[in-house]
Amino acid sequence: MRPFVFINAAMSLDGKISNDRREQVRISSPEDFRVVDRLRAESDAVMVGIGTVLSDDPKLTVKSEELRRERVERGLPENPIRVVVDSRARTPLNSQVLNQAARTIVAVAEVADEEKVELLRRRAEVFVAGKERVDLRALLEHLYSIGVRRLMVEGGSEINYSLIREGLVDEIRVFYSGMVIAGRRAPTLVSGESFDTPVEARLKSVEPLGNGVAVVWEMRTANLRKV
Ligand SMILES: NC(=O)C1=CN([C@@H]2O[C@H](COP(=O)(O)OP(=O)(O)OC[C@H]3O[C@@H](n4cnc5c(N)ncnc54)[C@H](O)[C@@H]3O)[C@@H](O)[C@H]2O)C=CC1
Ligand SMILES: Nc1nc(O)c(N)c(N[C@@H]2O[C@H](COP(=O)(O)O)[C@@H](O)[C@H]2O)n1
Repeated sequence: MRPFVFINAAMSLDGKISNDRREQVRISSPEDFRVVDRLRAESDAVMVGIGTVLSDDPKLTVKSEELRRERVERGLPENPIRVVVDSRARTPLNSQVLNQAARTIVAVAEVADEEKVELLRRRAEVFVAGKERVDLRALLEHLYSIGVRRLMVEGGSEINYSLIREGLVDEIRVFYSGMVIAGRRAPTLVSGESFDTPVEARLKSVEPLGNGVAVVWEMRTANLRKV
């Protein structure tokens, strides 16, 4: 079994989630950031790819004190578990995801350097799955086995691609922001190679929000929850 998996992302009106230097761009409106914070608070775990850690050095914590308090009142830790998909154990040891604010799992593949893995083990839990690349199905099964029922994926474009390709995404929530980023090499929501047949999604909701619009899509693979 695996958790309910949803991707959340903010995209410019020209379809970019970052610029061509892959820098962290503030695309969400303040209104959207508040929704994103609530979505984190309602999730058991938040997952990103190593590309996002290297570009953004995110904290992946709940920002609102009130939401953190509500989690504690429900018997949960203040922050959801942080999960980094990092085949070669490239997570820098001074990354903010390795701080003490939340439980962190770094998922690596068998190719990862053993010494670096040992250093990561001193700061986080390490889960090994897959030879060259992290086996995402195995990772999701592991997360389910430790109690994760709702997993929020916060990018980036490569991890989004792999999850969709494997049919492991139930919903995608995108905030389309009133801005143009441009850039031939700027990442879009999903990278990788084009699918032979496009993966279809069903429109679930549309909501104007600040300077943009939030859209929730239900993926056609949503009924394939068992792995
Ligand atoms: N606007 C938004 O909502 C968001 C934007 N971003 C942006 O996205 C960019 C980072 O995205 P990417 O470079 O695509 O990196 P990514 O965060 O998707 O990480 C990809 C890396 O994960 C590793 N990996 C391990 N196993 C894998 C597997 N099975 N499938 C795929 N990858 C696997 C690989 O090393 C791969 O290079 C940054 O510019 C960041 O700012 C990231 C998150 C949200
Ligand atoms: N929802 C959303 N809107 C944006 O404009 C963004 N740039 C992102 N980026 C994601 O949020 C992470 C940062 O988290 P912290 O504030 O450090 O907790 C970043 O790494 C992306 O995953 N998201």
